[in-house]
Amino acid sequence: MQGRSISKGTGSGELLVSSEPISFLSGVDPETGIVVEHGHPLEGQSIAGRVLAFPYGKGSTVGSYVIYALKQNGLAPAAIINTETEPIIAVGAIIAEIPMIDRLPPEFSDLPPGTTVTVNGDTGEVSCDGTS
Ligand SMILES: C/C(=C\C(=O)O)CCOP(=O)(O)O
Repeated sequence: MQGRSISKGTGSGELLVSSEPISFLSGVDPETGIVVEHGHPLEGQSIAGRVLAFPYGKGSTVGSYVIYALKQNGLAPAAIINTETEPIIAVGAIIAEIPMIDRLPPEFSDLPPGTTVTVNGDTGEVSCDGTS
C-alpha cells in the first residue's frame, strides 16, 4: 500500500493500532514504552518495537522530545503510521530516526490485529508480512 513518506528508514513489527490520537508527553512513559494515558484505548500496552498506527498526535510539542527519549532508551516503535500527521509526531520521528509514513488508502484499516508489517519511510510504502 502506498502512502506518503515522512521519516526515512525501514522498520518491521507487529501492528499496534489506536483509534484515538496519542499525546507522547504524559501519555507514554519514556522509561517503559507503555501508554499511560488513563482511558486511552492503548492504556497499559507497550509501543516498543511495534509498528504504531494512530490518527495523529495531540498535546504538547514536548511530545517530539519524548519520542526521541523513547529511542534513546531502546523503547521506540519500529515505525509510525499516521492517518494524517502533524509537526509534533513528524519532528519526533525524524530526530529519532524512526521510519514514518501517513496518508495510506482506506484498505489499511482492514489489516487484522497481529499482522506483521514493514514500513518503508523512503518510498512511503507499507507491506504486509503475515500474521503471527
Ligand atoms: C518548552 C515548553 C515546556 C518545557 O520546557 O517543558 C513549552 C511547551 O509548550 P506546549 O504548549 O506544551 O507545546
